[in-house]
Amino acid sequence: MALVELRGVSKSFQKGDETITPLDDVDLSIEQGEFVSLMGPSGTGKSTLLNLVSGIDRVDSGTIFVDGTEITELSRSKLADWRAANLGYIFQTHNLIPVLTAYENVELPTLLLKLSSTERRQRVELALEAVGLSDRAEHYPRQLSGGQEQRVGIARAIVSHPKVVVADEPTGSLDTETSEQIQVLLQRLNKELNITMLMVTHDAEAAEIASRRLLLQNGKFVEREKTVLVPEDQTPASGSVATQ
Ligand SMILES: Nc1ncnc2c1ncn2[C@@H]1O[C@H](COP(=O)(O)OP(=O)(O)OP(=O)(O)O)[C@@H](O)[C@H]1O
Repeated sequence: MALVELRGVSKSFQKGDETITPLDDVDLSIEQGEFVSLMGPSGTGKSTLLNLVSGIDRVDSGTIFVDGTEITELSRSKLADWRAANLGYIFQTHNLIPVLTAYENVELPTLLLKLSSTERRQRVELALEAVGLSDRAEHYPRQLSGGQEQRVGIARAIVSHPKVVVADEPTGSLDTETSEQIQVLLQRLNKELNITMLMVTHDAEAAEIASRRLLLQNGKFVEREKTVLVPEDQTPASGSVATQ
């Protein structure tokens, strides 16, 4: 079984008299160590998918397994425990707590785990080191740049050593240069720490860093080929991109 498996998952919402079904009987498998990016028009159900995989929301029908655990079977309280130990979430805006330092923000999810104070400290230090912010541990969010804040958000997502990290538009509110730095960081965490990632993005360039690219279209997942820019002197008259 893959690390993340969705089988026949459907999810609808009621909006007045209208029923919206962003996900209609979808299947998806993500292997351990994969970095999957997901694009798709607005309102197609990308965030809904992340919320279901992370157990924040419930499926209407179908099953979701993460590392062999059928999370769609878990009670609300078991799901909260499972999430704390197995799932990291990176938000578009980092959602850091302003009155806590970078260290304390990263430490927060570990307070839900049974760890000794030494283990907890080691995990927080390692997570901050992994995102290159050891020297900013005692800074408050307002003392950090946007990119540094997002790095703290990423450290917080990986500090519990989750089975899978989901990211909802992690570069969505950053300038181009900072966005590129965050893309490089996510790619490095995936390759070097073997963290399995599922990232939703509207940014075609960010989507390219993934090892597998999906498009959510009309309620179904479509695999996308890698798009590579062709140097101008090799560009055929008909276009500037090619697939491999
Ligand atoms: N809690 C909710 N109650 C009612 N409708 C909802 C709820 N959550 C999502 N929806 C609807 O479900 C559809 C899919 O929403 P979702 O946020 O998953 O789309 P998305 O692909 O992530 O969009 P975007 O790219 O704009 O973030 C939308 O029509 C949205 O309005």
